[in-house]
Amino acid sequence: MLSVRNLSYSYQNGTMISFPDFEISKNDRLLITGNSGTGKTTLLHLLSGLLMMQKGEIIISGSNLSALSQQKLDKFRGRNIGLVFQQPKFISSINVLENIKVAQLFGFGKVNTQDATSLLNELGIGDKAQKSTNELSGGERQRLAIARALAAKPTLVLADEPTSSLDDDNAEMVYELLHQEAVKNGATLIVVSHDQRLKSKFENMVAL
Ligand SMILES: Nc1ncnc2c1ncn2[C@@H]1O[C@H](COP(=O)(O)OP(=O)(O)OP(=O)(O)O)[C@@H](O)[C@H]1O
Repeated sequence: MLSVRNLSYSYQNGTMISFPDFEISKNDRLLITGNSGTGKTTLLHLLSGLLMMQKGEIIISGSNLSALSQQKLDKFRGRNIGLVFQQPKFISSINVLENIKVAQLFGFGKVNTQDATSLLNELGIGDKAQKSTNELSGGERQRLAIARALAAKPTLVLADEPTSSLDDDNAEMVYELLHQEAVKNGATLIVVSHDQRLKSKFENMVAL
């Protein structure tokens, strides 16, 4: 479903990072670990097309990312990839439910209120649907980030440090939700994290 070969990336200041080769099959889960500064976030941005790759090969569901223009990459990401960030940013001028609808619109060009509501319910924040995103706790924001990442039914979910800022109980719950929802939606899951608590949860690991 995803394979990475001979990948490296150079920032303009000359910092160059080389990544190990790896692959992941459909519906599998992979943890990418590494100390601070080893390139975890850079790799995630390359996999999601937020950074244009310069060298090597990234193939996702048969598409070679290096062959796509920035515009095509944006479209590809919207259709295929759900992103969960450590400190997710939402549109605070619209409510929780509308944030999910915006993600649906970006992903597949239309809104489905029933699906959006079900997703919030599954993630245990259905009662927050009409609230402003500013009124959510840290754990609730992470759950909304997962709901938003899944809103357009992506084939690949990429999560950047989704649990690092959470206490043990919330970290466990957020991870379980991420896993459960990925399985339920038939999505492949890649988590990038230095959070030691996650290591025992994954069979497949890549160390940077
Ligand atoms: N915009 C940038 N310009 C130049 N160098 C950068 C830039 N972003 C990151 N780097 C460098 O690239 C390397 C990898 O950074 P990256 O953020 O990918 O690491 P990380 O493993 O995610 O770190 P952390 O766990 O601390 O978030 C580091 O040496 C960093 O200083």
